[in-house]
Amino acid sequence: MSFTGAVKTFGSVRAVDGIDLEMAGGETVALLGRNGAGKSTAISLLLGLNEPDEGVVRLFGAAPEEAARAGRVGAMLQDGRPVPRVTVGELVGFVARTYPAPMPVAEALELAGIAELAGRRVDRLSGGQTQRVRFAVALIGNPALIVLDEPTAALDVEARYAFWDSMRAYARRGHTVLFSTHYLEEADANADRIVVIDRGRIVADGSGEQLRRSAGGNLVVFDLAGRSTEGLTLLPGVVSVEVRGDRARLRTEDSDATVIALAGMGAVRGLEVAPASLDDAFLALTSGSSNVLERV
Ligand SMILES: Nc1ncnc2c1ncn2[C@@H]1O[C@H](COP(=O)(O)OP(=O)(O)OP(=O)(O)O)[C@@H](O)[C@H]1O
Repeated sequence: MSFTGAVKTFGSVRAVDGIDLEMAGGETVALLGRNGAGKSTAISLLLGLNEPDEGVVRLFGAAPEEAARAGRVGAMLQDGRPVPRVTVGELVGFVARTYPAPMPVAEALELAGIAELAGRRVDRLSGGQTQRVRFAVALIGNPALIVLDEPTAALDVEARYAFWDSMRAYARRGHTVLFSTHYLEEADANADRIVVIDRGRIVADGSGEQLRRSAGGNLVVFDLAGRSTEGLTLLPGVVSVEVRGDRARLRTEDSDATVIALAGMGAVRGLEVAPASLDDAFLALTSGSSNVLERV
């Protein structure tokens, strides 16, 4: 699938602001971004639910609607209310009949981890069970690509782990998976590749390890003790400076040189050196270090 110069605006908001992205078959890709970054809009373009204002989006070399009609893509979107009164088995079976080459219902339920719920009514399930039913619906058509928009939103920790186990089992069959998330840990743990989107643009694309590296190797933290932050960005190795409370956090590509320079200034109170985390990478890549990240 590919996005080439894709733009989608809503009034004055450029929800997707010039995205170029290619995904290869068999990859598991996380689309990572904060609230309002443009993830759902990018997904809606990929599924043909929205048309780009500019640029081109292709799925399996065709227009997205065509690929969707041919049953090559399955999706689990954020909304969608369960149909009342039917059972899980009936619902998944019904959806199966709309696809040219579906997998057996029992297999989809097994993969989604809800085999024992086949006879239960879909409107009487817990939030976590409902999410898994939606996952079964997304994969019943045996699509080459599955697109999951924040699939673990509103799930508790245990349900999250169980969900990702199911997703990875599906990916191991050679299918391509694209999922969106706010959660760094989820992206790192479950995707081969993380595409970070911010204000409708791709600001990073790589493995978790590559993102960590792009954030600068290390973090040097020390007590400001009333000292001004002026000039800290000019210290050797320093890539960025962030202040949290009375602590300055310097991302640096050469922590030895940074520490020596700080020592020369007498700024050594509470000094710590640590590897930059994925959180640091994400903060560095997206627009504001003042934003609080949601954590798993
Ligand atoms: N139908 C719409 N009409 C108007 N503005 C929209 C519409 N859909 C999205 N937007 C705006 O486009 C921007 C991107 O929204 P989008 O839903 O794609 O972000 P997101 O990354 O999926 O966010 P979240 O993590 O909160 O779901 C936001 O500023 C949003 O308010």
